[in-house]
Amino acid sequence: MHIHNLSETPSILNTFMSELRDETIQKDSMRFRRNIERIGEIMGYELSKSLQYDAETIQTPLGKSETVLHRKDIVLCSILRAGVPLHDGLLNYFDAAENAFISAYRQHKHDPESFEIIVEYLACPSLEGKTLILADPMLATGQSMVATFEALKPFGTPKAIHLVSVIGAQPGVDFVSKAFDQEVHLWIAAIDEKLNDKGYIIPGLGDAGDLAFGNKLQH
Ligand SMILES: O=P(O)(O)OC[C@H]1O[C@H](OP(=O)(O)OP(=O)(O)O)[C@H](O)[C@@H]1O
Ligand SMILES: O=c1cc[nH]c(=O)[nH]1
Ligand SMILES: [Mg+2]
Repeated sequence: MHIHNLSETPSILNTFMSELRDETIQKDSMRFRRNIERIGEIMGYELSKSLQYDAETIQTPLGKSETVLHRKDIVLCSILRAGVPLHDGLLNYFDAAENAFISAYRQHKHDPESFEIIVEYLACPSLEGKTLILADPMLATGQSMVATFEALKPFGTPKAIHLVSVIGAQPGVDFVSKAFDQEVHLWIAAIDEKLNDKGYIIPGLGDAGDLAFGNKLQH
């Protein structure tokens, strides 16, 4: 897997990341969602450099302009809930993309430290020959990303796959690297050191879904 860790080059992304992580600023849920959306926009721009382009001629009022435009073959799939603002940011740039949504949540069994990933809702167009962008801001154990990809398999074989995440934990990135083929790209804004015993990224930012959309009751 090609890992593009955008924090390796200091940029304006650091500002958005620090606001997501800051325990005071992150309490403003509108700013939290907007910062994830802004990171989605940056990720969209960065990953656009590895898409396929075709030569096009644009007729201006005064002449012809030769350019290259990316193929409009993108399916943008996000994992609910926390994936929604990241999806919005990517869709701001890939505005002609087809869209897929999938639910994946952690169901805790008998104790808070063990859980399985439950995939229930899935709405997806054909993925055959498409460029699949699979987005989820948090890549903790990596189980949601892998379970989601398994659930998408009946929808066809994409010709290219880009995983987009905001913060990953090194063990989760390693898990995902093993599960996906070598040519798959992972675009990520930070890779943190570890997970705690509840599967949260350390230092991470806390619970992205709750920060974006509010607390939920366990079921
Ligand atoms: O890599 P993993 O260990 O699978 O964890 C990451 C998942 O956890 C979060 O979702 P969560 O289950 O909290 O659901 P939510 O978005 O509804 O809050 C996050 O958005 C990922 O989907
Ligand atoms: O740290 C984590 C891990 C999973 N999901 C989150 O929202 N945060
Ligand atoms: Mg989730």
